[in-house]
Amino acid sequence: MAQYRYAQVPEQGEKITFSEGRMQVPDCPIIPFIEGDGTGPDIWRASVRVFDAAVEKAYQGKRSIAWMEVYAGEKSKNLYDTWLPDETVEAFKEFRVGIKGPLTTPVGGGFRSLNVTLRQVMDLYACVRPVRYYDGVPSPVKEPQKVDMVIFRENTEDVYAGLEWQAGSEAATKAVEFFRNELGVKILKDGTAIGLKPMTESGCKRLVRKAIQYAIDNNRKSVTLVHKGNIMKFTEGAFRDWGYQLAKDEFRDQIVTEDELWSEYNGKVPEGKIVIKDRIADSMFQQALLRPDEYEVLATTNLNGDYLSDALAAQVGGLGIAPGGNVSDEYAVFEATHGTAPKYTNLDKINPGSVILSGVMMLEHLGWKEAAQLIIKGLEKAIQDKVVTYDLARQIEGAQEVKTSEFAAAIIARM
Ligand SMILES: NC(=O)C1=CN([C@@H]2O[C@H](COP(=O)(O)OP(=O)(O)OC[C@H]3O[C@@H](n4cnc5c(N)ncnc54)[C@H](OP(=O)(O)O)[C@@H]3O)[C@@H](O)[C@H]2O)C=CC1
Ligand SMILES: O=C(O)CCC(=O)C(=O)O
Ligand SMILES: [Mg+2]
Repeated sequence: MAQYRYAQVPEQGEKITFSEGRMQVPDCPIIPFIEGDGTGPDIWRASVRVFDAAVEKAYQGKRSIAWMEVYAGEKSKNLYDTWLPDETVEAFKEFRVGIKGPLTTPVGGGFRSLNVTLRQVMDLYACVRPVRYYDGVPSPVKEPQKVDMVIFRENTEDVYAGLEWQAGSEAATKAVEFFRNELGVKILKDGTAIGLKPMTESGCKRLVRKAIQYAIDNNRKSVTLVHKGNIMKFTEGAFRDWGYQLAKDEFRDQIVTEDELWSEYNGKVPEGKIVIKDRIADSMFQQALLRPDEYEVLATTNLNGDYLSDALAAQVGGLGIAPGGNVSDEYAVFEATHGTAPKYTNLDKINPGSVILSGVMMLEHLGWKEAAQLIIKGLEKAIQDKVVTYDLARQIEGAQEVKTSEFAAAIIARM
């Protein structure tokens, strides 16, 4: 076991191991967690109670989770004088499955996103964000029950690579000169800020592979490649082309492309085949609003997936119930779609639903389906009883608005 400076490995509990491509989960796995900044502590306190109660109820003491706090963000800065210590990454790798609260990223300067950095250094290449409707949740659209999509967002490349140079800096000035002199790009003005959008064939293909495999494993009917390839031809356009190529090369018997559907099958999907289609990103946003039931799995580039995640979450009730997971073939760190919602810090007010549902995804990942089901049951019932946090209460007539901690208690009481 690695040596940790501030993180404490629980005495009870064992490591999740990995052999022959399969995860072996002990009855008391050690699971590292980051509490998060802003509303993170309020949310974590509520969420962990729900997870423990569900596991206890489902397995009557035969299974439990040994939680191990690891640090990032403000708490880590105070302890280690660094925002993301190596030992936090080490712990997520050593114990393989973890969960985290949101972390603050300054705008326009300061340190790089810790959330993005964690995904990159652990090579958690797929950000998986399921978006579905829970009965009784208020929604701005007429038929929110038609929304049932899973976003697979490429998580390590694109403009999130953090390759940017400030306008007027020596590096940006050199880059401008290079583009002008070596590549004949005449339109760049003096003082242009420069950002790079790196995307690779292997990076795009592994994301699309995961999305298609998910569709096959979960009986989903289509995978849509979302891109802005008409404008960014060799990055976003290549994402689309590599996606189709991978689908045909590796899943030929299981898929049909939308073009083939019309040219060979008169628009009728052959039995058991998954349709691979693509949509330009701006069009995808309107399709998601107007024809959501025609889309099931979305494979997206990094920035498009970030935008789509919040927009789709809004259609089914908002960021309070928008879960996610960052996954690779070996590791997984679950986290909500939302951020630190700083104005609600320490008010015990925010909706913990997204982290709770991210925990549901984690339990499912561990194979602990019974505990996951109990949490969903408790959450659905609390919402149907109109016992909800402020975000949902302000849209439900006759709702009983409860605090973060009380919402957790309401879920537990209804499991
Ligand atoms: N993975 C991560 O850790 C992420 C971190 N961030 C970081 O978080 C910080 C704040 O970002 P910001 O743009 O304000 O986005 P946030 O997602 O933190 O919050 C925006 C708004 O969304 C609503 N909201 C968010 N979370 C919840 C919740 N749990 N329950 C109910 N409503 C919620 C609130 O709306 P209302 O005002 O209507 O109540 C809130 O004001 C930034 O530093 C950003 O970089 C952002 C996204 C992801
Ligand atoms: O890292 C951040 O601060 C924001 C990231 C984000 O919005 C996301 O991953 O959805
Ligand atoms: Mg986001």
